[in-house]
Amino acid sequence: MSEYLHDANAVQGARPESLPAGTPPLLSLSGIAKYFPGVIANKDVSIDFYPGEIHALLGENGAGKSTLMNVVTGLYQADEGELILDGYGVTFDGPEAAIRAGIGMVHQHFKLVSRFTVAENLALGWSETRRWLSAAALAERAQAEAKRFGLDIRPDAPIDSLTSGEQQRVEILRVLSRGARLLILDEPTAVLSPLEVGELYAALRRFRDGGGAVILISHKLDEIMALADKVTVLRHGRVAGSHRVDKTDPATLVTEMIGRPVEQKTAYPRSAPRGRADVVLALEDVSFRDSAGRLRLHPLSLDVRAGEIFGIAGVTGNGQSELADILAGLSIPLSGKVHVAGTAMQGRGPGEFRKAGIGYVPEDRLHKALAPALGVTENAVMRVFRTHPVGGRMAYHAAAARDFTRSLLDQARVTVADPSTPMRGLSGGNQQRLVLARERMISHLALIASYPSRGLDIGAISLMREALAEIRDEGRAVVLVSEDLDELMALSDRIAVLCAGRLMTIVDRSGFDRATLGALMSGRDAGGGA
Ligand SMILES: Nc1ncnc2c1ncn2[C@@H]1O[C@H](COP(=O)(O)OP(=O)(O)OP(=O)(O)O)[C@@H](O)[C@H]1O
Repeated sequence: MSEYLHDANAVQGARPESLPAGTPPLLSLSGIAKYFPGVIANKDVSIDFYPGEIHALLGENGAGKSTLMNVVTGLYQADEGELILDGYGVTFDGPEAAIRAGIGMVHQHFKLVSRFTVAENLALGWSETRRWLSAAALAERAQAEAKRFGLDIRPDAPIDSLTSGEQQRVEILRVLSRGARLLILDEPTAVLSPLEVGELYAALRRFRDGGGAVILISHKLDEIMALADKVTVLRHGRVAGSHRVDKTDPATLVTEMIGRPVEQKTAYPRSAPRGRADVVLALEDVSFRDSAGRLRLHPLSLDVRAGEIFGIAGVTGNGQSELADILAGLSIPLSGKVHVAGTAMQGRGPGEFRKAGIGYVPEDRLHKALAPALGVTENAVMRVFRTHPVGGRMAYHAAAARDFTRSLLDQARVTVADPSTPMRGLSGGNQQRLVLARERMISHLALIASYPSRGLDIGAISLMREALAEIRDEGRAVVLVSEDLDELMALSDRIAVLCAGRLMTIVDRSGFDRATLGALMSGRDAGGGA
């Protein structure tokens, strides 16, 4: 165990070196506790957040990071402890009170109105916006705010025409222009292209250097090491350690977070030679248009074979999710044919795809794979409730459903005190773990997994990757959609690259090359041409 663990209390409460002596914390949490029925989400949490500092929060799925931020942003009231802002004890009776006090949060799911323009969305946050302001005046004000914070935006563009990175910039700008001094970001780089990641880092550093405080929730150790000044690790709801980033290292943080080191594999060799390679999924000239009439997929053909991991690479929002929805029967193509194990699937819905043995972990798990208001049990059995032993013969067997749920929770390594708890009471990462375990169970032919690492802690990512390799070794297929080239190259047998809804190429493992794949993802060929 590292010396830094013993050092934790010494760093806790220490001032960052760049601040003038005597600078008080902007926000101090003192002995915060938050309980849910049967769950200690936070206990004895004391952390100081200073101006001019990026402070990362790290912890396993369910460690209590989101709950703590919900307390800080006034969504929950702490059951014990105190929030001290600028030296004074405060209570926030709701998120508006926290915003008025200068605390703003950028969520993973942006809270923007998709049909409104950027300027209109920004204006929604300005309390003094007058009703009669013209579009031109709103755009002018938006541009002025963008300039003030050094964030590049297009005031007249509707939100739904923007990339995830552009939407995030609008969200950050909205929070900053409402006067935030403490900016909280929840896994902000999960949906960004490498270029956008660089721009976000620059914006956050600028905000910090101007005296702002940032809390960064992230599972990515590289990101924390590159961007943060301090890091606090939460474990089972409590502070396990707090460090200056330049005085710690990733291995120490992982051990502190999980209680043991986690091996980061860069390759997943087959346990046995590849057997028969029947085509399990085939697309023939498939295209797709969204509800707003935009062509999201240009006609493309591909096949996925048994015993392979077929990677799909691309910057988020280039047609991958649409393609995955089609492969799982959730969306109907505009043109072309879909075959599952040689059977044409025209006119068949997701239930038929499931019966054929296709499991699906969609990008938006909470809304496409789960019923958030229903219990954990209902969600666990959702895909098997008509099959023995849970269902069948027009009956639902509650005891069998409970047993099934228990075994699924064990496999997913999720602890739930009461399985009748609504699904939305599970942490984001634990929801993801449950969907993965459930879909794996029904994937007799193939599992389609969209961004399966998103939201998972480092230990869960390693288990998830092992699980995908096992599915492949058992002779089933995996379609792995990811923007992480390291993940794709470590696991895939072939990689297809999508850019602007076009299939750029399909490369075999022997031809994997980071630079070439990266160039194709951004619409250039290997030689740099457009
Ligand atoms: N509304 C709620 N009702 C019941 N339990 C809850 C609720 N919100 C959170 N919890 C529980 O509190 C614990 C902490 O969850 P939290 O979402 O804060 O974890 P997290 O660290 O943000 O995890 P992740 O990395 O998966 O997002 C978990 O056991 C979770 O199930």
